[in-house]
Amino acid sequence: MDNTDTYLLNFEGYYLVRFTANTDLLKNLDDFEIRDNDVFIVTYPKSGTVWAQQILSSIYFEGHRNRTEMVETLDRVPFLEYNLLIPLQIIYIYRNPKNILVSYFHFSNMMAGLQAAEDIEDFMKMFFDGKVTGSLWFDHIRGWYEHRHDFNILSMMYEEMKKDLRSSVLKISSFLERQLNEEDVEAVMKQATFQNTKFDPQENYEQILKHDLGRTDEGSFLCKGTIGDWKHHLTVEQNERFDRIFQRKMKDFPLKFIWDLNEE
Ligand SMILES: Nc1ncnc2c1ncn2[C@@H]1O[C@H](COP(=O)(O)OS(=O)(=O)O)[C@@H](OP(=O)(O)O)[C@H]1O
Repeated sequence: MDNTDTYLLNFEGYYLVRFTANTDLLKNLDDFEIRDNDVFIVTYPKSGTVWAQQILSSIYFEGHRNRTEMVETLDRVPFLEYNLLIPLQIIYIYRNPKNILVSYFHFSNMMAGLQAAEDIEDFMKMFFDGKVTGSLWFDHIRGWYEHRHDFNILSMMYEEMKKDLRSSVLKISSFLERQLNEEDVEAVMKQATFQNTKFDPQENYEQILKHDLGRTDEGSFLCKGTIGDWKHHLTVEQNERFDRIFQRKMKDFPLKFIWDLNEE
C-alpha cells in the first residue's frame, strides 16, 4: 500500500516529514534574509546531522563545550526546513548509503511520523524509489556535488570524521574561521564521541523524540554510529542488488565512499 500522503509532504518535488513540515514557512524561504555569518549543515537523513550540529555548536560556544549552558541540540542548531534560519557557510556531510539505509530503516520503525517498513527489503524499495523524507539519496548527493562551486561548501565524509575526529574538528573550525586552542579541541572532541552523544539526553534528541515526534518504541535514535554495520543487516543478495543499482546510478560520480572500517 502506498502511504506516501500519510507520511510525506511533497514540497516542490522534495519529500519532507508531513507530521512536522510547515508549508507556509517553506513558501516564504525565498524571501528570507541571509546573514554573512550564518552556517548551513546539509545532509541526507541519517548521515550525521546531529553529530555535526553538536560539533559546530561546541566549536562556537564555550558554554556548550564546557557544559555550563544546557541547551537542546535542536535549539542550538535549528532545522531550516522546519524553522526559519538561513546561513551562508555550508557544511555538507555525506555517508555511505548502505549504512544510511540500515540506520534509516531502524529510525523509520521507531518514529510514528515516518512510514514503518516490514523489513529491510520493504524499506529498500522505499529508499530506492525515493519515497522517504529527503527523497532519493542519489539526487541529494549529486545535487550538492554539482553545485559545490556555487556556494561556500565544506564537504565532510561521515566515515572520515569517524576515522579521524581531530582532523575533522580542525577542518570545520578552520572553515568557520574559529580559532580553537588545544584544550578547546579536546573539549569539542569529548562532546562529539559516540558514547557521549548516545547517552547524553541533551545531545541525543531523547526529549524531542519522546514529546514532539511521537516515538513508537524505546529504541535509541542512535544505533551504533559506526562504519560497515550494514554487513550485519543486508543479505548477500540484497547487497549485490544494492551494488548493481549503485554502479548504474553512480558510475560517472567522482567522490569515493568508505564501506568498511578497514578501508582507507
Ligand atoms: N557522535 C557520533 N559519532 C558517530 N556517529 C554518530 C554520532 N552522533 C550521531 N551519529 C550517527 O549518525 C546517524 C544519525 O544521523 P542523523 O543525525 O543525520 O539522523 S537524522 O536524519 O537527523 O535523523 C546515526 O547512525 P546509526 O548509529 O548508524 O543509526 C547515529 O548513531
